[in-house]
Amino acid sequence: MGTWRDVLTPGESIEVEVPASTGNVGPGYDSLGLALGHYDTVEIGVLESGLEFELHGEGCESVPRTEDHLVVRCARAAWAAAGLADQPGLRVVAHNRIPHGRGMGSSASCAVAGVVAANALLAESARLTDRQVFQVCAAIEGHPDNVAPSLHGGLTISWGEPGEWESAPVTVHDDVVPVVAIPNYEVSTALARSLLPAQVEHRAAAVNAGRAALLVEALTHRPELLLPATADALHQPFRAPAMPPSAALVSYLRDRGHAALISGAGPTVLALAPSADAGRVEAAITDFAAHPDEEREHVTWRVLRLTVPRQGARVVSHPKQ
Ligand SMILES: Nc1ncnc2c1ncn2[C@@H]1O[C@H](COP(=O)(O)OP(=O)(O)O)[C@@H](O)[C@H]1O
Ligand SMILES: N[C@@H](CCOP(=O)(O)O)C(=O)O
Repeated sequence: MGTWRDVLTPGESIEVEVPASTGNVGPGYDSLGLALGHYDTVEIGVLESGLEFELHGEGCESVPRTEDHLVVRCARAAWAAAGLADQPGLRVVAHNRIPHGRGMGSSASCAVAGVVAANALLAESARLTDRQVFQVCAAIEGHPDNVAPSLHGGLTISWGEPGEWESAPVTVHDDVVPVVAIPNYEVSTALARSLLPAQVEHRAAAVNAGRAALLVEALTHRPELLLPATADALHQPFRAPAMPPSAALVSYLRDRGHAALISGAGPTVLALAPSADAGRVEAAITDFAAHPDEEREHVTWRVLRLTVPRQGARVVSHPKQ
């Protein structure tokens, strides 16, 4: 390949919209993922040199405005995978709605935004395939369960290993409503992953294998099975000490018959409800929040009733000069 000017045009920009996601979905650690109808939009423009940022919304005060910005790193990773040794400058305009460090896949959505937009800016002959896009995004994230639904929408079942990830998208039953309770504290995914033991008991593995299989049936055909199908013994119990208020809310909701779980690596709590029950889930969260114990007297919850979008990342504006 020659220089970046052969495949990119200074002044061109493109905007993408990417849904949030919930990883694991209870028993499907690092495998199952569900798209959530809550979106970031990111526009990337090609500059002759340098970096420009216009950042709005969640995290915009704390993310770096340097080459370390996740969108910049991901765009560069996509262009490197496409064979560009030298690279242009970048302008990033982001409207972030997905909260950071809460288990709603903000880093995966950001990776998908950067890779999809950077790829769409390339001349057609240089573009990565969909499979390559997935590999680049999953390599940045380290696990595939969030990037797969952010790319494809719906429920995704992912497997494989670094560089060879696979993912099967599955259509979710229309009557599954995700209700999230987002607390006002963060837990980084890196910290939550460090809490997991190297080995687990055979019984825990057996519980999760059975429930993960059941969960696919519950999410696609029989939502009435969501409560038993979302049980988990592989990650939530080990991470609970990092998020006691969230663990308490999961138990509170499950004791009342709602299919609640820790979203991704937490600390957001996700309940998957039939539409007729969504109001009861919201009322139960309000009731829980109204009676805090000492441990959670400073914790507040933002409650959102979302959808499971069938579409993942999409280009919302085409290259413009
Ligand atoms: N839109 C974004 N722009 C820049 N950086 C982001 C964005 N979204 C996420 N990040 C980075 O990812 C981190 C959160 O990732 P992580 O700990 O995996 O939590 P989450 O569960 O939200 O994905 C943020 O602290 C930030 O460094
Ligand atoms: N499988 C991952 C999911 C992390 O999701 P996030 O939204 O918290 O980044 C894990 O459980 O570590």
